[in-house]
Amino acid sequence: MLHSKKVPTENVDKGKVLKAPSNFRISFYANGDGDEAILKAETGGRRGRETENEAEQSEAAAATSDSRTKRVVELGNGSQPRDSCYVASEGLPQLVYSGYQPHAYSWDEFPPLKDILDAVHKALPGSRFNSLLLNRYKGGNDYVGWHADDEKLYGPTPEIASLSIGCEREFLLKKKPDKTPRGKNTSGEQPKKRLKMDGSPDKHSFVLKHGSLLVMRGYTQRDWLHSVPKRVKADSLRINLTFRLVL
Ligand SMILES: O=C(O)CCC(=O)C(=O)O
Ligand SMILES: [Fe+2]
Repeated sequence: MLHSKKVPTENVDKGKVLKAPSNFRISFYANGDGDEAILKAETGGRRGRETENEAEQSEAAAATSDSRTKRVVELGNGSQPRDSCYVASEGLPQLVYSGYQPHAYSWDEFPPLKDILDAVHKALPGSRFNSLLLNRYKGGNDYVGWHADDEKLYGPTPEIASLSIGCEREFLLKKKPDKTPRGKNTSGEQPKKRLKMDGSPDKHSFVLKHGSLLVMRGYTQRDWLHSVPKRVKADSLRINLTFRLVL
């Protein structure tokens, strides 16, 4: 199934919904001018017999006293029209995309992200991921331009699982023009005009709702581009987690 030779559109599987784990809370917010963010990943659920009140008190105490639950993250997002953060297993080749070389944070620094990774592995039997790119879209002006996640370190037919949390956004796919040189990454470019969804098999649109898990497989990255365009009406925060396997 992982190396299916089906046509790419059939490899884009939007049907699976992964329930957002009730005991996780991820806060990901910018400081000041937006070139820095605090990624706070903590278990927010009640532990054992803790009452709600005790849980609130211990959460508040943890938030102020436990530095392990709060990390200041240099986003290094330059001119990227969204904030991002990269988490990867030790010893993997360094990711470079669209001219960025993000710092690789360790899974051990964010235990709830490891738990989400486990849940994604369970939801997709046979899958294996060892890295994660988080994107934060503060509102409808944040976007990701047309690109393919076709970096060599993912191999020719990467499986990418994309979990969406928060504000729903439209996710577009369009077939690469035949002349596009294979391997070219165009991330960061804003689509010039709205993609006309005219029923063509070369264009697809998915609404990624809170808790949805979209999976791209096969030759999707080689043959297709995807984007999350600006949307005026998307007025609240969205966090997207894309799980990938660096070979
Ligand atoms: O936010 C999304 O749904 C897509 C993100 C994406 O394409 C990426 O991180 O490569
Ligand atoms: Fe992507």
